[in-house]
Amino acid sequence: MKGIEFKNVKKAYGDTTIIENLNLKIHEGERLILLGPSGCGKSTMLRMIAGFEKITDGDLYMNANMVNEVPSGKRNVAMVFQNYALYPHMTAEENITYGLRRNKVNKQEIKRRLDSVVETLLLEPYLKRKPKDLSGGQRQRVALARAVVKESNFFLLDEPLSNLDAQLRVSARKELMNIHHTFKQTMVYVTHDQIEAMTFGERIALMNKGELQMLDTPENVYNRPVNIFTAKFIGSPPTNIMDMVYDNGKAIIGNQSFTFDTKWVKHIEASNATDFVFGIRPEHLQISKSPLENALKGKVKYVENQGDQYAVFIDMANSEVIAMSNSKDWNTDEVIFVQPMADHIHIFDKATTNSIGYPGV
Ligand SMILES: Nc1ncnc2c1ncn2[C@@H]1O[C@H](COP(=O)(O)OP(=O)(O)OP(=O)(O)O)[C@@H](O)[C@H]1O
Repeated sequence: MKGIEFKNVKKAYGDTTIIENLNLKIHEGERLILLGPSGCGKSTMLRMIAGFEKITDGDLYMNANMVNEVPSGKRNVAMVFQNYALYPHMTAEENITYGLRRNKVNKQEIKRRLDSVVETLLLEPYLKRKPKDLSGGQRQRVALARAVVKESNFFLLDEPLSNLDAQLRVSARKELMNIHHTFKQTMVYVTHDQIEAMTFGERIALMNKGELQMLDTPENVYNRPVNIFTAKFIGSPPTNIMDMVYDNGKAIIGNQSFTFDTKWVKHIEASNATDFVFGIRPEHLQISKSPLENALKGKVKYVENQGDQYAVFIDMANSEVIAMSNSKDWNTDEVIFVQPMADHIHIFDKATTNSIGYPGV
């Protein structure tokens, strides 16, 4: 297969295994996000693709060639790191073209590639400046340009925008989209920022402790998380998770109950699980001071301003849950009604923590 494939890949440092057995196919030309908490092995995976780290076991394929023993320089990859490490004594232009000059690419070709990337990344005004005379965002664009001019099949980015402020990040993401649109490389992008993952990824590979949790589109990762880890990692504030007992069409949560519609009843009854966990995102809990149909009762703890909305922390059925609200008018200890939106619930098997799936899917 073209693209990148990890086949039963293991990575250990001495006695410490970081990745036990990874199977992952990255399509040719896609923008894949490697997402996961700190230390889960994202950078290690990128470094294995780049050829900076040897794999301990298994096989790594790039464009259908097994590359286990292929040195980094022969893998046709370009890489951008968090600390973009420009040469301080060279101008932006010299930094961008350094690799090409070193590889004795002819002058005309260097000019063609330089002109193209300068236009895409709007670098014209800065070409004669040294890094110290550039802003962080401009330096970061120079680092991107230096990677882009390699015109590699594989473009690897390790948290390339993490040093930028929120506004610059948005514009840099747009530039990266343009680059990808123009050059259509297989792009693997490491981040632990889920907003970046949702907005930039065509697919997300979510990792935890060296294990692939879910590989899917941002929409599916958000709407149909395959397990509790995924449900909680994606989305902010995280998905509310409550133990539940299934009893004759109802979820018994603490000493309260929620009635499932028929499609969920059939689905739950068809599953092999015996103990369940009920999940619902804060944005899918409707709250009200007056009674709502099929709602649970909860007591307001406090309200947190999140900018465009308020996060309301609620004690409910022996758990703390969070609901999003447009209003801040919720008083501590006030009893309110909390209604899960029926089309947005998630049910997990408590024993395996895996989703039991979704009715009709
Ligand atoms: N050379 C090394 N020797 C021993 N352990 C290492 C080495 N390099 C990385 N590790 C360990 O491997 C694990 C995965 O590291 P990695 O850098 O891939 O994580 P990450 O997901 O990129 O984390 P972060 O988001 O914090 O950068 C970590 O526990 C780290 O301490």
